[in-house]
Amino acid sequence: DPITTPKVIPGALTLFGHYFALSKNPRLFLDQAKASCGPIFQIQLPMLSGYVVTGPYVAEVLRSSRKDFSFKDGIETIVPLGRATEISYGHIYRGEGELNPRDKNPAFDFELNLAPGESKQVPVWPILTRMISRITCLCFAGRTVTEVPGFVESMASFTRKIIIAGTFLALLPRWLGDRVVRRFLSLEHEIDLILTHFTPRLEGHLAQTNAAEDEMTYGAWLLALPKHDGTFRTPRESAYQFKDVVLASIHTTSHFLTFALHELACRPALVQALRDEIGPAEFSPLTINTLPLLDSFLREVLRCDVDYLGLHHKAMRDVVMSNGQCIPKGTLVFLALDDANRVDNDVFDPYRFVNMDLEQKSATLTQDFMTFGAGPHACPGRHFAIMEIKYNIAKFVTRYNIKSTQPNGIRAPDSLVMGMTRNPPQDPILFEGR
Ligand code: HEM
Repeated sequence: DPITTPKVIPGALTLFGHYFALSKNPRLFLDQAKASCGPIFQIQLPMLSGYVVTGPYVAEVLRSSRKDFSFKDGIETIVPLGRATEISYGHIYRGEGELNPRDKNPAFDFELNLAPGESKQVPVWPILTRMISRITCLCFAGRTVTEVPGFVESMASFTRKIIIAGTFLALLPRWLGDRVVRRFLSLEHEIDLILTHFTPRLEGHLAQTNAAEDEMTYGAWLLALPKHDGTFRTPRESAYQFKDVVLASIHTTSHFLTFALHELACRPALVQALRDEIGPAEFSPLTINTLPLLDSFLREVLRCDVDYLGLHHKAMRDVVMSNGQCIPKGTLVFLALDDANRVDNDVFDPYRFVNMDLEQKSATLTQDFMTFGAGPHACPGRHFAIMEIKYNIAKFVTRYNIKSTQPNGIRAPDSLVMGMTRNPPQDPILFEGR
């Protein structure tokens, strides 16, 4: 039906579709598409096509039931991560498919130990991923497991590896993709590490044999949580679930922490204002959580530095949107997050939310803040992620002077993938010990 069917953006090239126009200037391209086709339209990309949903319709997809739109199936369609895990570990494992950061010094001394006046240029994302991985491992798997040699590093690279494996699966024919992943890109080593070291801790927890060093971890909590049929997970099943926490939390959190540092590196006055707000006293994740400028700055990072097209969902049945347009069953739905988060006067303003009357600004979900999703499946880890990011920002600004390495100290450019995904800049940042 020409009225209910969203239009295809004109100008698609054979094989490449809209790829070049989107990659050149994603925001302009999507604005023009919106102006000519309305708020929901069809896009064509190399080997991918789907429906782009913009503005308030992003919230509508995020708030909908999984029976209408599935995030899991969307991700699986674009980058088959579940299949990558299955190929890596399916032959070994057949199972069912308030957080307290314990470490007061998350890896700064391992990763960036600079004396006052000493400086170093650092490509930050890899370091931050290891720092965040360390916090995640400590909080969710406990100290003993975290201290297993190579554990933190393996969890830090888990998401990058699974995305590479998933990309090969998406691009290659199934018979070849499965072989390539099994032979060269398997995550067997990482999952083995989890099961080998976390399972005995949980067995000890159940038997209460190691009470002296026993910690309440995510795995221990899962042991006590009944499944939908009333039975309980074994220690091995509980340990296996840790890989999902690794996937959901380390990459996302370090991604936005990296963006935050790049936003700070080009704003020395803001760094000083944050130092003034934090003050000279010793701080903890809890004490810095309520600082208004830090909170406002982080919400602005989370609002602005999002994907142009992301959070890919799959339509599980024909869905009629509130404007009467229909998204057909089985299609891929790209959410225009940058568009949904856009406000009037859309420049990066770290002070934007300082006087805003929201309970906790960076974690409160509103119609123009879709970074953590919306509705029943909104991110349950966001309070934890926000505390982690704020604590690390506070550590960085109080321990180092932070400078952009770009000419004139400007903000380094984002690293854009296919015009859709906005990754943090790859350029290094200059840190100087204070
Ligand atoms: C800045 C960091 C983070 C961002 C931007 C983020 C973003 C998101 C988004 C957008 C969703 C919703 C997807 C949907 O609509 O289905 C989501 C779901 C989820 N997130 Fe996060 N997340 C972050 C950190 C974390 C952390 C630290 C954890 C765990 C410790 C976590 C655990 C989860 C889980 C388990 C879900 C699935 C919820 C469900 O399906 O009901 N996330 N996240």
